[in-house]
Amino acid sequence: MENFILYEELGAGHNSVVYKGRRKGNLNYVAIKCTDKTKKSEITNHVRLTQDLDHPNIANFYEWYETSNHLWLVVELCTGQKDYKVSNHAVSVCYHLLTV
Ligand SMILES: Nc1ncnc2c1ncn2[C@@H]1O[C@H](COP(=O)(O)OP(=O)(O)OP(=O)(O)O)[C@@H](O)[C@H]1O
Repeated sequence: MENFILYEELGAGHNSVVYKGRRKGNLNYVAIKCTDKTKKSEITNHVRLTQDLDHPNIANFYEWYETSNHLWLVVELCTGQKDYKVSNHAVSVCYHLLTV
């Protein structure tokens, strides 16, 4: 994660905090989701679902990192609350369909 600069917090979920961020040397902003490592299986499922998806309503997955206590997921920054909600809902629906 030393290659990234973290800016303000964008929001927090049940097990995570999401920051606006940027890779050093790159002008594009991303969203960086920091989750406790105990949630590794949920995060792994999220990555499996989204890493090959290319859909206008789903935030693109870029990469992920592991530090001693946390997992860091780098994804497309959604510019409005509405965009994020649509994206997150779409992933939840996919997850539900694949796990029933
Ligand atoms: N890609 C993104 N772009 C912009 N804002 C985001 C992005 N991802 C998350 N956020 C912001 O961070 C907040 C928390 O996101 P998170 O995905 O952790 O929420 P959650 O799905 O409700 O929580 P959890 O997955 O822990 O149950 C969101 O409500 C949103 O405001």
